[in-house]
Amino acid sequence: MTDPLPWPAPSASGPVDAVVTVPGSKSLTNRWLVLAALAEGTSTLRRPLRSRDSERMVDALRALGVEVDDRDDQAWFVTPPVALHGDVDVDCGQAGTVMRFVPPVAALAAGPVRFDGHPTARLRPVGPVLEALRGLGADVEDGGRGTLPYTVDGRGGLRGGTVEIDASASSQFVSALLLAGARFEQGLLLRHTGASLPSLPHVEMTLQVLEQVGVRVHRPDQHSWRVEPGPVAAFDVVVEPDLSSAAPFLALAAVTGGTVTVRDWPTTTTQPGDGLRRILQGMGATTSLSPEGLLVQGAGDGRLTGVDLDLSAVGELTPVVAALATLADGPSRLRGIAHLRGHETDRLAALVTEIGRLGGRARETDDGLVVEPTGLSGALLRTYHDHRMAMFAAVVGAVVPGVEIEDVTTADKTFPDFHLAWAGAVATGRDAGDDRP
Ligand SMILES: O=C(O)C1=C[C@@H](OP(=O)(O)O)[C@@H](O)[C@H](O)C1
Ligand SMILES: C=C(OP(=O)(O)O)C(=O)O
Repeated sequence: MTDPLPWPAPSASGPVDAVVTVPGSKSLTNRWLVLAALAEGTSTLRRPLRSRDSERMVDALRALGVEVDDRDDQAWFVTPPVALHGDVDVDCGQAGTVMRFVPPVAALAAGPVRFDGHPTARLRPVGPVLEALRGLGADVEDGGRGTLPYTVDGRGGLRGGTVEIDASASSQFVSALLLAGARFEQGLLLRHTGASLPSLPHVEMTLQVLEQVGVRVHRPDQHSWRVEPGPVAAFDVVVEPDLSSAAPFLALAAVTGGTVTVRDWPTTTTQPGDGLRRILQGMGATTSLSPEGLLVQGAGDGRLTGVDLDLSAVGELTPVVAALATLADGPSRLRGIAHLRGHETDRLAALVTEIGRLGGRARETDDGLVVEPTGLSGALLRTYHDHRMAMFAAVVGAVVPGVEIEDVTTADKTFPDFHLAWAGAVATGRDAGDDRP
């Protein structure tokens, strides 16, 4: 198969004025799917995300015997089997949430569950989850690698109990065990022993969804969680829009000095994407939340101030924040994100390389990036099979003429047809009579 042609990033010749609807949250959709598979009875997910990551999760659960009726985009109905099936294969694709959240579920199935995924996914860390499952009584074979491929040899149930884990490489290790913990015979007492725990809002998200399905979780201290054994109640939920998928659109308002409204912004949420409001304000934009959604108004001429930010809680936003930093008129330091080296690609290395391709100045630090302002010019930007690198390139390309994006449809991991929605939003920033693509 030949590579698709690079996509000329649409450029805005003036301030945009767009109203955007973004798809459902990846993190919430995949958490709800896992909980529905463990629940008693049929659950309903309204406005779920249908994208590569959630399709991989649906396929994984179907392989385990879960019935997922996803014919209606507005409502999916999920019914667990009497007993989860083993002797099946699971393709994780590139989804961290599948490669980490499904093994604890597989430990409850009867028979081997074999996991593999995209070549890039084979580089991502999962070892601490697999080791923890062994400590809780599961039989797991990973050739000692701590990465895909691996097999969880389910015995129809798991003892559970107490286990320690170093989750400094990914908060998903903690979420994975907490999500299934109530279904372990003894429940779970989990303690994180690592020096840091990234993406804390995603752990809060896990605790919140568990509370909504009647699972009781206590926190003996900041880094310990006790999940009581018990049933998971079936549920009917509306999935929030994905606020991290909204990030490039809000950034578009900031870089063009225009306005963008993202519809249905939740008034309270555990999604880290909500943190972009504070970040954009720090860079000079204004934001306001109304019943219509979140509105971002960029400063005149799209001027952006450089920033010094600890992004450890909101690491997922880094590529979009790095795009803003690249376009800012002062230096920026992005800290607390060493774990991004284990995301879809090594995002710190990828961002430094791609900013360099634009003629920009960026360097890696131990735990992040330093970006300094300089003149930028168009270039063909690579995306490394990473949806958020495509979003980085799109934001820069909106104001730097001549940017082309390799494999822009890689954004489909979490945002189907991102490039079409993007082109529509950027087009609102064109002068009348401007016929550039
Ligand atoms: O639990 C989740 O849904 C996620 C947790 C975070 O993972 P890390 O803690 O590995 O960064 C985040 O970056 C990822 O996009 C989604
Ligand atoms: C790190 C990410 O994804 P995953 O859920 O695959 O870890 C991400 O979406 O930025």
